[in-house]
Amino acid sequence: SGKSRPMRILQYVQRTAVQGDANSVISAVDSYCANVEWAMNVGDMKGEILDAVVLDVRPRWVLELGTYCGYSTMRIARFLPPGARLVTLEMNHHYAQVAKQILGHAGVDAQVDLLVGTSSALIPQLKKKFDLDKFDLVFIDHWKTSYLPDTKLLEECGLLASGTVLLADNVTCPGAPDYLQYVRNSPRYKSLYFPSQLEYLQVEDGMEKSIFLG
Ligand SMILES: O=c1[nH]cnc2c(O)c(F)c(-c3ccc(F)cc3)cc12
Ligand SMILES: [Mg+2]
Repeated sequence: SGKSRPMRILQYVQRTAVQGDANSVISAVDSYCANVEWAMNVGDMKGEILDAVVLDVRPRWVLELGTYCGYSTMRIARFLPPGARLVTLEMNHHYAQVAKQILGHAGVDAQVDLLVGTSSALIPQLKKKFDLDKFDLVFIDHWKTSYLPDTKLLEECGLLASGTVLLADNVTCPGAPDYLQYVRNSPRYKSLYFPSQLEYLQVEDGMEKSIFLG
């Protein structure tokens, strides 16, 4: 049943996860996607790398590019200090609709602003819309060909400051070679690769952590 994969994930969460308990919603999504049908959530292995970065950075302002069903949104939001905010951008209306409901079930929707639209159209509006000067952490997990142009756009919009951390998913699979070349060779970034595996599969993937040096 459930007309789409995101809908089927939402239904499984609504039937099995504890309302208001983000960890139980995260576990429900992982068990569904590991046992029933694969979906492009960052997953539990790479999710632990994401968790460690969030806990280390202790960000006041987080930007996520690519919400999908809200799995990584939950992983980040559950570790945010009070008063911190997570802005997540999703271009697919249906994904955003499902994510809103999953975030609501997890009880993290209060810290999250989910915007529907393309990152290239939304990024230039963020400074003004949220009256912020820079993001402390950016999680990049949308379309691979957008990683580099959106990073350059964030620089141009003055949304990165010295110390801002970029964490990019899928830099090995499906891969973002132009992005990797840029952050690894630019004097404006200190970059480090975290090897891991593709969500729910025995396939190599990894995340790239890049610190903007200003
Ligand atoms: O498009 C994507 N956006 C964000 N994250 C993704 C991801 O984590 C994937 F594994 C994949 C993926 C899809 C098909 C494959 F065969 C391998 C990876 C895609 C995305
Ligand atoms: Mg991904």
